[in-house]
Amino acid sequence: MDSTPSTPGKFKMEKGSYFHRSRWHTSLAKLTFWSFVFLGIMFIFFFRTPSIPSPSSLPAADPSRRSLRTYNNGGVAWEKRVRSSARIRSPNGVSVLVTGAAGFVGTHVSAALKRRGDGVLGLDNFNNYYDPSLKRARQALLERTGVFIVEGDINDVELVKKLFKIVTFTHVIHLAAQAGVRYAMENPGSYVHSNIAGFVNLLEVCKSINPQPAIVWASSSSVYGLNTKVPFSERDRTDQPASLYAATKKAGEEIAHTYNHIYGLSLTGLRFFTVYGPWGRPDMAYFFFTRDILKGKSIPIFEAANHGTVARDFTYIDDIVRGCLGALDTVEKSTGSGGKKTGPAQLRVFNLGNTSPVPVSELVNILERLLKVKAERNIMKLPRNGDVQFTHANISYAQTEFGYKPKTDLQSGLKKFVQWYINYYSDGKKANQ
Ligand SMILES: O=C(O)[C@H]1O[C@H](OP(=O)(O)OP(=O)(O)OC[C@H]2O[C@@H](n3ccc(=O)[nH]c3=O)[C@H](O)[C@@H]2O)[C@H](O)[C@@H](O)[C@@H]1O
Repeated sequence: MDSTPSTPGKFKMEKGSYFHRSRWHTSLAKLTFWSFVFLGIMFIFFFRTPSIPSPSSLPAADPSRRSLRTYNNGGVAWEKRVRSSARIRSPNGVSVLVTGAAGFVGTHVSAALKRRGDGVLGLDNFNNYYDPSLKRARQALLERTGVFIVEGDINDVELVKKLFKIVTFTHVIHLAAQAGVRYAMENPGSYVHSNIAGFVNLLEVCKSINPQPAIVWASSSSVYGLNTKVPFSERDRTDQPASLYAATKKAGEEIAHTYNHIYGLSLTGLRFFTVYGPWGRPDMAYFFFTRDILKGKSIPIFEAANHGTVARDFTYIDDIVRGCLGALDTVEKSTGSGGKKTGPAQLRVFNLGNTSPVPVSELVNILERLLKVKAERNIMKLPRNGDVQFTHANISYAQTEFGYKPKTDLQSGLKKFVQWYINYYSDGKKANQ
């Protein structure tokens, strides 16, 4: 297993000094020392012995605190765990591999699939782009529902092949990606590694599997780039990305076209519009604004030239999950066999937004009301590092195809986020990002 995160992280762990060093001069101290050594060996032995805990047998305590059992990728117990997680439990269920399952959207989608009886197996490299303890807490949450996340990278072709050997996945929901618009200037390589190379590697495996799975994957509203026609429709131009992140997502859409054309893979891309909510990503504005407002730190609020409004079509996570499931439920089968196309296959791209853009300044107003704290606003010129001035989704295509209809306005969605945030971080966890 490749245990090295594919994304050189920006998250720095704070090192706490939990142990106080002392010298021992008495035999009592020696006895205590050797007792600890013995207990330590027993502890290691216990955690290296694989077994399959049933979700109901796990304590209902705070999931992030429970030590998670890790498995080497391989071995009888690991394979059993993989199979059990991917087992379909409802008559019309499907079997889904979810990449990026410890991510924000991945966690919610995996839980929703599992709830309705689908077989779900997660795959995630747990990189440290943002606080990995949040990813571990999401993993623990999924474990309680019976979803196992294999720890590995989509670039590890042998591992992905192995998963397909163990389970006949009917579908893949591919959400593993290097996210974030502005970070692309700091670490461009990580975007190429995950969003381009990783996607190609995954498709390479999918195209040669028999039967081929259908794939639903995360594109981004950022592909509209400098497009000024609003609301953004899937037919609008997407050839002017404003960030490398957007360019890699656009490249993903073109790569999807190629694999659909040559190999008959059924591919559905979802252009997510600034998704927010509980268990969200700490690198996103609504998340770190909340943290910094509570800390009394000033927050940078971008505005365009001539005091122009910067706005986003913020979309609540539950609406996005419904969109993902709708897309999944309307996919057609891939048509390839033995790596060869036998007929034309489905190729789709949908906007999943809220159709109601809100200025960033209004986002801050809402947070102030919910947190009952005045924000210290630092109004800044929109930096030239990839941000676009506004986004606004036309969702009529998704509405027609699978009845997509967002239900959550920003005020109600942020209320749920703030409740989660306060609850999650009141527990002694540090909101460092
Ligand atoms: O929908 C999308 O396509 C994208 O949405 C977000 O990207 P973004 O909309 O830029 O989300 P944030 O980084 O949370 O920014 C939200 C708004 O706050 C503004 N902002 C951000 C940061 C900051 O310090 N100040 C500030 O005013 C941004 O300009 C933007 O208008 C995600 O980070 C991307 O991964 C995703 O693909």
